[in-house]
Amino acid sequence: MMDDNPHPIMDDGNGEEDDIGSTSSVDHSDSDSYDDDNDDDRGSSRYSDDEGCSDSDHGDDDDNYSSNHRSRRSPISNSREKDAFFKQHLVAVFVAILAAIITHANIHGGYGAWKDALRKDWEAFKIIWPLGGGSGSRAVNDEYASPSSTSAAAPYAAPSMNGIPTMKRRQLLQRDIIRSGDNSQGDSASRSGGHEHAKNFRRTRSLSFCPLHEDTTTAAVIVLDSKSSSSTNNNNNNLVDMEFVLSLEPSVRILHSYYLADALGVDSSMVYNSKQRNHHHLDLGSYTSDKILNEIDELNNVNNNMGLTLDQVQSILHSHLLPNNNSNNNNKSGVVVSREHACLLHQYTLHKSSGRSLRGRTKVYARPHVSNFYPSTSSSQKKLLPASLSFTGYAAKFINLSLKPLNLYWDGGRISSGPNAGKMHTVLVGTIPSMESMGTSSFPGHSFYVTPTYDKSHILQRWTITEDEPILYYDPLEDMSSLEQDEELDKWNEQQRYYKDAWAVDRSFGRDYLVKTGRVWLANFPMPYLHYHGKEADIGNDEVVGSSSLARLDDVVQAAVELQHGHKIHMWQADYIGQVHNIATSNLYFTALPERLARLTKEDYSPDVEKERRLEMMAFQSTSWKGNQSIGDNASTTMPLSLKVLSCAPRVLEVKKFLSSVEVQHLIDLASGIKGDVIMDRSTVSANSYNKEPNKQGQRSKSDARSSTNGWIHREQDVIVDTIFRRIADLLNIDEQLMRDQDYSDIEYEQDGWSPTHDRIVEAMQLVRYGPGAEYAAHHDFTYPSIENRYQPKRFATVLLYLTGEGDVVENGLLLSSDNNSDTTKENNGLVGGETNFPRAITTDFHDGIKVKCLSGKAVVFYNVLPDGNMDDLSQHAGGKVETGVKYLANVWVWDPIVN
Ligand SMILES: O=C(O)CCC(=O)C(=O)O
Ligand SMILES: [Fe+2]
Repeated sequence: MMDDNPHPIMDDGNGEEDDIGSTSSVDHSDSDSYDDDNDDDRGSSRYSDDEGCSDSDHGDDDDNYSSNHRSRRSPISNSREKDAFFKQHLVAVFVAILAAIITHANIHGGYGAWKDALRKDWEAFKIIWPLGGGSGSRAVNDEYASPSSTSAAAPYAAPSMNGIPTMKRRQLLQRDIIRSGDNSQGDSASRSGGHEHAKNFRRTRSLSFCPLHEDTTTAAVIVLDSKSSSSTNNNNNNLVDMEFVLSLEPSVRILHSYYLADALGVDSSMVYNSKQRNHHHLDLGSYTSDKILNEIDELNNVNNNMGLTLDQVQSILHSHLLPNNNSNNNNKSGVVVSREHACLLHQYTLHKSSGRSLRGRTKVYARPHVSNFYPSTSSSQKKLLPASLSFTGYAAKFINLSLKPLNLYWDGGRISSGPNAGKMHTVLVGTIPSMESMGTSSFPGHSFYVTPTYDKSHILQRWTITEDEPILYYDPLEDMSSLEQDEELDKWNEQQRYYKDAWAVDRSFGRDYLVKTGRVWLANFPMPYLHYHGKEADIGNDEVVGSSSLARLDDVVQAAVELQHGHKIHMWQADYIGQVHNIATSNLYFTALPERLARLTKEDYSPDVEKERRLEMMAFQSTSWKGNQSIGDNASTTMPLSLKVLSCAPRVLEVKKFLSSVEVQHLIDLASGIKGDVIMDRSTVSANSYNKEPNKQGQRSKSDARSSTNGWIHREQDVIVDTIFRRIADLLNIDEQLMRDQDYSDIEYEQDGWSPTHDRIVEAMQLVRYGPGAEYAAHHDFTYPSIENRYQPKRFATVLLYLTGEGDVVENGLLLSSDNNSDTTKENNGLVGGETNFPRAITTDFHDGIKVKCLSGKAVVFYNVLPDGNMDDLSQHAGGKVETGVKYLANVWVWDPIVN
């Protein structure tokens, strides 16, 4: 996922062995989607890419990789004026919503009124807030400006990163919305906006601190969190109980802040550090973390440190969080206090004098044994074992516990031959902000180091990482005596110490997680289990699911209600290889090009226009699935799609015939510049992907990790692209409305407290073109969210759309013909190679994971995260080298959580 690399690291032409992607064949069951040849131990990594990337410039450590990190210091969030303006209008918006809802008992009746109010506000807001940029239809598209157009922004924001900076901007924006909502506490009307919304997301949702089997009905004082973790069990997703043990300090302090932040709908550091952050338009007053803990301490002292009763703790929490003195507002629903929060503090009072540890429970994903992946054999006596993998890569995560930003470098060793022989091959992975993290893919034996940003010759610490320690901390205090440490920490402000403690708690949890699951904890603790707004699919039987694109308001309201109640995220089951899920989509194939292929504007998404447009569009869609159904208001016409499990760990599913040949051709035309204004740039390389395994001589390959070009296509490009996004929503069982900006037609959500600029959860589609010899080294698509962000957003799923492959005739980048809808494997006229490898996929048979063959029109879905919210390290994947022809592929990244 990253980025602009003006000096691609090129192979030095010595024919070094490149071990990446040397996965051999797979032939599961009857699938013809796997590669059948076994012969691709590539002997050379030299690129013969037709992009002319021969301007090798290595031996320099200035390769301009940029961070995949989300800085919490982006200038975007800095403008006070914007905040103020924004806030002012937001209040107006919320008032309008509430007024509308109150005035009209019937929600539908009120819709028009607050919709208009919202729209007006949005117009005003748009001018000030520089997201939209220009006017008219461009405004929408510019929000997803191409990487190059954003590259002048903040050091951590910009260039490209597969669209992440854009997402980041939006998250920052959203955070400010929440703050604005919170700020308006005196105004009960406005509180129903961002505040309610924020309240519903709980980072702490997955945690339990209360004793087991306790009768929870006795908790009279506290408004119970109806969605406590114990009720969120999900057998389908193999979540099992896990106990973790944390040192009382600083864990209680940190977790208390997280609970408080969740209850109030703000970032945890704001609660923790509110005294020093009065400039934020949020008066937390008595909510501060310290105040509550101090009061508990005082009462405990009076009690000779015997501990408080749970009732006493609850009463203190109650007095702080549900103040009666707040004007004449006796409404206790303002803040929902979790009983688990009270139990956490209760443990604190009980254990403080004894120094005992804090005990909590959560649920973690239990990966089924490989024998489950083969249902036909699992019942037999044969004992199945996972094949040992030849690929040894994994995700590494670097955490900067210093007060300064750091440059993180990969040290590739000395270049052994070629024009740059003897030079050091170092690559800047990115800059890690203070108290934040950054990831990359790595291999055992790889060497990394960090320097100050202003002096790259001053190496502060160097690591040779091992699989046992893929999480690396740069902690300048580590080697100090405790006296020195205290002295140093005295110079830190409260917030800085807070982050340090937060990482310590995360680290401690990670140890328990590793012991319990055998997996490295890559997320930030606590991370809620995946939960969501989507309509739950009835999976397991072959019931047809999928959402209508012409969802009526009732449906939207229902979806919003589900979200409010913490609806579980939908993840397709992958119980065994070859498992099939059948779904239906109303987003039929285009079998001809519509006349109108103009960019869509926000007006196109207003319910009336949208319906009209959709009806008009259907003339160009396939008739093959229409049957006898009429195209009318309900637009119930659907066509089937079939998802087939290729891998259970990681979860990979494929859908053949996902795109029609007209759609495929259209995307390729866009990518090849024949149509539209999609600009294909030299692909940028992910911070977490450039690494290659050391070759047999222990040298590192100097290949660029990603020798392709790519461009970005926004959903609003035209009706075909829009339809493809809708079909993807159906494929993932996600409401398509979440895949567009929530600022225009989707204000239906507002009545359930969503903010007007609630953002889309999908990035622009990334079109990638690989010429002969091009490839993309093994990497992960997920990112590491800021420790501060209580939403912990991540790339949840990746959808790959294969545009060329098998039977295509490709010439000059133009698809001349494709056999998209044929099930049979035809002679491959165009593309050879380019398979997507999942080198760590667990099977009983294959040492090299699995390969997914390129097949024009096919879609592949894989999940970057596990049901317990951790990143799935096994989701590592690579775009295999193209032998002949051209590989066109589109990436679509879908995020979780949705709420921001
Ligand atoms: O090219 C492929 O097969 C995979 C591409 C990919 O993983 C990416 O662009 O992130
Ligand atoms: Fe990827």
